[in-house]
Amino acid sequence: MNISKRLMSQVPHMRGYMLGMIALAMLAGTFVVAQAFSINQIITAAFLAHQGLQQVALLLLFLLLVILGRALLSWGNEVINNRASVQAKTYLRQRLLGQLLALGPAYTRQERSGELASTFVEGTEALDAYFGQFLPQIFATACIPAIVLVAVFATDVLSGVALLLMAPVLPILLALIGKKANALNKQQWKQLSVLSAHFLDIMQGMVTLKQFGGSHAQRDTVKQVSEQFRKVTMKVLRVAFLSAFVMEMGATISMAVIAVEIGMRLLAGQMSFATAFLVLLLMPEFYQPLRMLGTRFHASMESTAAAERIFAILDEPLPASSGAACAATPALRHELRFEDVSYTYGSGAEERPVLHNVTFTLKAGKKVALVGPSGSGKSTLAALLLRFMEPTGGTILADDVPLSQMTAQAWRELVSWVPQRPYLFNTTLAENIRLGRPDAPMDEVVAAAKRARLHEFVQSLSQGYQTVIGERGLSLSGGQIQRLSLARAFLNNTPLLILDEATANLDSVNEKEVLQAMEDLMRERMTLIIAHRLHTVMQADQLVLLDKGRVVGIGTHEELLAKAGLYRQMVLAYQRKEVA
Ligand SMILES: Nc1ncnc2c1ncn2[C@@H]1O[C@H](COP(=O)(O)OP(=O)(O)OP(=O)(O)O)[C@@H](O)[C@H]1O
Repeated sequence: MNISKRLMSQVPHMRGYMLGMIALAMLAGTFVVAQAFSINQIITAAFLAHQGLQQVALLLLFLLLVILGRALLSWGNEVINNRASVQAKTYLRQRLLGQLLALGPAYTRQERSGELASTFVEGTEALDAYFGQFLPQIFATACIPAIVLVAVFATDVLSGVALLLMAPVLPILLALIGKKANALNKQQWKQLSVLSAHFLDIMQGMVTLKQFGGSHAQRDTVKQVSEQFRKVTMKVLRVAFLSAFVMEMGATISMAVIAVEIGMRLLAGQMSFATAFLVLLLMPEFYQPLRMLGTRFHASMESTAAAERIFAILDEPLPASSGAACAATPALRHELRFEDVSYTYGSGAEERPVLHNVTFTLKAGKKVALVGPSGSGKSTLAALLLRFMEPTGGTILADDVPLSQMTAQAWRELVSWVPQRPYLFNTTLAENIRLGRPDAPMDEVVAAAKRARLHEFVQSLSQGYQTVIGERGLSLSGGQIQRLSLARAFLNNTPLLILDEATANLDSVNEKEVLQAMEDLMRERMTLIIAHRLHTVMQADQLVLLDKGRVVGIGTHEELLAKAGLYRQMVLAYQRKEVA
């Protein structure tokens, strides 16, 4: 569907706003004609009929009322246009956020966050020009010239015919320039997104850039991207100025042609002054909305380019996990089974199989650790378990029910995930712990923090649990972040726990505390440990050894040491690294 049609048809209540815009445009047309008629009457009465102020007083009062009416209409227009615009922006922003959340990390990881952020913030903001300016102008252009034309026909048929013949000139010129402008605006929008994405990359990778002295190269890249953006912006402006020039010329020439025709007939005595004057008064009002449409059309081009990107995201198919076929109520009391689970990233030429027929079982109260060399597919398996994506082959079953039969959201209520790098939000410590259970009472938050060995630290802060974490607030150490993440898991209290190498990069004091808290958390739960290092997994009940996406061994640490060469090599390499 065409972008403009989608914008108009998909935003709720837009029909009401559009009807309002049409009603105001019709009223505006009527007022324009009334104003021209009263000015004409006043001028002919005062200058041709030599009437005094008293005789034209009523006409002057009428003119004043019409001018007041036009001012009121313009205020009404502003109100409706702004409301329509705010409604559209809010609605599309909410839908975009909902869609991105539904698509999940599997989608957002493939996209550049800066580009998504600029679509979300600037892209939706750019719709202002469409809903607040272009859309009402379309209605004004459809209604006002039509009403003026009727008035001109009623006054003088010949001038009406001339106006009618000249009328299509401006829309045709606009359509001709519009195509070029559209392509350029798309380019401009793309460049702006690339610029935002680069900037965010630099902000996020600041430490790495400084460390490796790469900031100069990045500065040059941003300079290049900015230069490309400048060039395309200049092109857009050139087309917009050219368009304004052509439209002005078109309008002026059209008006001049009709004015000459009127002048000739006036000289030849075929037309009265009053009629000629009225037509001349009405003519600019006929062209004004058309000229305005040209200007607003260019302003709205950025909106349609941004809308195209917004709709492309909204059209992304959602993972099957949100479908209506997912009616089963998730439960996990006995076991979680991976049956021949396979996963392939990408499709077609980009296809990348990373998991092949993975089969193993996780029993209640047991700890299973996934081990394997880097890139063997451990994190992919965890992502499947978290339902960020669905297996391309095989099934994951919870108590014999395939996960695909339950919604991802309902399933995730049974899972706590302690990731490698937990994300903290720019809010209070309490809110950060409450992430999984926003309604949890404070005493449960405190109990969870105590079990995660975080409470003492929180108490040492002057504002305790109300301390704001984030940009200008408190910053936490790696160990404290890990413990906060464990506190979230304690509070969630789910039957399944996924630990993604929670002790990476910690000093020994912090690591000991984190390990103790983790031990507590794992007790009486089903735990899947994604082990990128080895000493955290030796106590696991069972180890699943992955190599290039295949299970190549299952057993305890001792059993795998005895029978799996790959595992032995990994342990030796790990021990050598620890000693060094
Ligand atoms: N979004 C993606 N698109 C394409 N390939 C991917 C994607 N994510 C991971 N891969 C590839 O899948 C394979 C398995 O990656 P995965 O992150 O699951 O391994 P891992 O065992 O967790 O590794 P590590 O221990 O180093 O974190 C790797 O070859 C990786 O390059």
